Amino acid sequence: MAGVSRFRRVLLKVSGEALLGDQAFGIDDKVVDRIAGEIGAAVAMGVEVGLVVGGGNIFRGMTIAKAGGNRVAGDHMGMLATVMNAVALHEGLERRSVACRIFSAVPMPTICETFSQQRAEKAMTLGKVAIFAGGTGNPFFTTDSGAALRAAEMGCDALFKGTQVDGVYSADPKKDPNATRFERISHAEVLARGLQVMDAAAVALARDNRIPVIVFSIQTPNAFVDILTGGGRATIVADD
Ligand SMILES: Nc1ncnc2c1ncn2[C@@H]1O[C@H](COP(=O)(O)OP(=O)(O)O)[C@@H](O)[C@H]1O
Ligand SMILES: O=c1ccn([C@@H]2O[C@H](COP(=O)(O)OP(=O)(O)O)[C@@H](O)[C@H]2O)c(=O)[nH]1
Repeated sequence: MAGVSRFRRVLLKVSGEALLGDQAFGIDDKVVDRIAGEIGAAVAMGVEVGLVVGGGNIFRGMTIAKAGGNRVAGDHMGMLATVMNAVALHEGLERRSVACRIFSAVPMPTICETFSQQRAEKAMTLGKVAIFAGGTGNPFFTTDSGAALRAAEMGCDALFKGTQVDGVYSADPKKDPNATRFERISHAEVLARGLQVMDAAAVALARDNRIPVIVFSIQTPNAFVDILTGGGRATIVADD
């Protein structure tokens, strides 16, 4: 029997890296299928789901910038990478008969719809998963900022950041074995301590719009649904 969600409408951010699976590059269809299944389970509980996917499994603008190249061109390539991932997730959801639409911040009408808040609102209200591709559509931003922006525009109850770690730590847990994990922390404290789990622009946008950010491991099967129903392991970033 399906559980009961504590949330009505959420924005799920899936890192591009998560789609790698065991591969060094690209998209692992097994991971796409698992994530599509978990989103389908959330939809079956009556949750309206918006989805933002990163592009780090394919391309990041900083890779070009660090090598002395043009950051704007690199970011354009990164945004295109997010569209590729969005198309893969759309396919994964369709295969599982989960109704969905792609709305891209970067117009590419032969592939998907261009983002419009009104059309995305209509789709989500009808219970369709709105897949937001292309981040914010601007260079010098990340898909975390895109996720915070869409969460605010779509009036989401929470932003779920599905990443490689199971929460926010006092330092990067991949680098510092002594890092301690927070169960709960405020947006202001994440910013004041300079915690890098999400970029500052995204945290500030979520704070200003009073959107809780739930940081969890997208690698853990069913974590998304477990957290929706009151269990699971995550750090809640919220002001009291
Ligand atoms: N204080 C911190 N708490 C948790 N993770 C952190 C922290 N500082 C840095 N990180 C790192 O940030 C990563 C998530 O950020 P990012 O690279 O933007 O991920 P994503 O690709 O999921 O958007 C984690 O995998 C973790 O290694
Ligand atoms: O609004 C945006 C969102 C993304 N990007 C580019 O797209 C890449 C992939 O996004 P991100 O790094 O956020 O992906 P993730 O780390 O979540 O896989 C970024 O590195 C940027 O180059 C961008 O320019 N503007």
